[in-house]
Amino acid sequence: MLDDPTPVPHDPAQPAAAPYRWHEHRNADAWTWASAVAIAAELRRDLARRPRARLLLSGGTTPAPVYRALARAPLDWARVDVALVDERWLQPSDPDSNAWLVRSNLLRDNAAMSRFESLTRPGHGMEEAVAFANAHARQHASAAVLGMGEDGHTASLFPGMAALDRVLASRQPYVAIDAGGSPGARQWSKRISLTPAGLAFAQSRFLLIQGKAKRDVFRQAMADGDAKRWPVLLAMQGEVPLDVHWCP
Ligand SMILES: O=C(O)[C@H](O)[C@@H](O)[C@H](O)[C@H](O)COP(=O)(O)O
Repeated sequence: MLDDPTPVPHDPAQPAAAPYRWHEHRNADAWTWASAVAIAAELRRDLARRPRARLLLSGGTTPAPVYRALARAPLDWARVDVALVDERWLQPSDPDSNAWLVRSNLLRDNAAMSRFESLTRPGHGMEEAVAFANAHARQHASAAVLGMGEDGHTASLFPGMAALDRVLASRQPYVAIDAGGSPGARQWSKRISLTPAGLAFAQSRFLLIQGKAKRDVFRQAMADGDAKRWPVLLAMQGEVPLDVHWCP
């Protein structure tokens, strides 16, 4: 089950001293288990030296199998806080919310013992929700798990989004997002997202992507280098290299 991932970095497009490590897996099963093992290793490392570990998770359609595999990892989950990288402006009871995805796929098996912080809750308006998130966010996070859209967005940071400059310059870990007009946000234009400042609290970062189209987008982003056009590049700012797990 949770054996060694031994990921093989072999992306010919990767420059020396790259701000990311490319882990290529032969199929979705290998990708799932290797990603889960790598994330569990970060949690285990923190649990050995800190009273609690903290895990930040994304939504989307891609990461569910990884969350289900991770939920089976033999960790002291009672000492793990699970929070979200971003959330659509939906209540946790909505099946389209990222909270729902995390509850259904991670908060089960061994990980049922963890403590979950949702970004939205009944009776809280957007400002209150963001303030609440920021009150909890200024602390070390063991790992942040990110996804990427084919438009190059990550978290809820969309290319061409109205207030992108303000969001990128924010010193707050979380901000309210209005992504109206960004097709990648689909019908959920109101969101809450981690900012680059918030991501800086994460000691490790994982980007979980599948398929040739996303690999090409990632390469295009790296070649272009404009983080406003390709917000996924924001995951590579600072000292921490981004671990990219990819499979066809
Ligand atoms: O709530 C969200 O929409 C996300 O957290 C978002 O950043 C997601 O990770 C990407 O959109 C990739 O989504 P897919 O895995 O569905 O391609």
